[in-house]
Amino acid sequence: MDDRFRGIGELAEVPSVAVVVDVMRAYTVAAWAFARGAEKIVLAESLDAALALKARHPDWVALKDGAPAPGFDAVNSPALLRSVDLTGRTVVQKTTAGTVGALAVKDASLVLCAGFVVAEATARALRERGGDSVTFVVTGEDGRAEEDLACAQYIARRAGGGTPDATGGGPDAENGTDGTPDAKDGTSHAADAAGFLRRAAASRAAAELAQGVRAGAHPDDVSLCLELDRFPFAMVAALEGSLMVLRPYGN
Ligand SMILES: O=C(O)[C@H](CS(=O)(=O)O)OP(=O)(O)O
Ligand SMILES: [Mg+2]
Repeated sequence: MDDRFRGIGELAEVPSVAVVVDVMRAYTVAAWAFARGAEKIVLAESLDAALALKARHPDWVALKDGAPAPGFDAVNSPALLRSVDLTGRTVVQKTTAGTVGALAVKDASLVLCAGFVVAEATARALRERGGDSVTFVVTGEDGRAEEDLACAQYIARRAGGGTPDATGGGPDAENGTDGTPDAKDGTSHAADAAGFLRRAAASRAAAELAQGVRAGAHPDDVSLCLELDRFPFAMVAALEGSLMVLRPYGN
């Protein structure tokens, strides 16, 4: 598999298959929303677009990152969402990076949205449907967010991908690997993931969330974002009319 690792601004063309990675916290939050019963998640283009959708669908749950704001029902915190009953609800999500990344590749033939909590399910979906070339969209920090890059490299490795290309997806020094997949050697998922999770735990996003400098967060957010394979499903985003809609896949 030819794996590419790109920031949102580095996407030169619409990829055929894209995995949009946002560990902290958009796609950890999305996975928790599905775990709490949400039917679907509409990925909003802007905060105003999210509010306009909420106005048309008052029973939809409007969610944003950063501090709470008028008109929004929730914030982009997995810890705060884990106690909310979302059975049958539609969530409208707008965040700084993750939702922007999915919308940037909305015309791809397959868009998976991922974090560590759905890593193996995402790798399985790639093995089933991925094709020869996969573009991993590293949504944070212009493609340099370590938590997102580590997660993308891990998923690529579990999907049996080849050596990451030179653009940001370099060899994983933590694990001393050249990116050559060894998923087939029976390595346990936890052992295989240890170095990648350590990189994410040491990331700037993890530090800022732990220090409480980011509004709309909870002390448990970082640990929840690092729960490898917490959920058995992947998440596929696709256009439904004019809306980019995320749904669980394959559980
Ligand atoms: O909600 C998040 O964690 C971030 C925004 S910030 O880093 O907290 O300001 O957005 P995301 O799009 O989930 O990376
Ligand atoms: Mg992020």
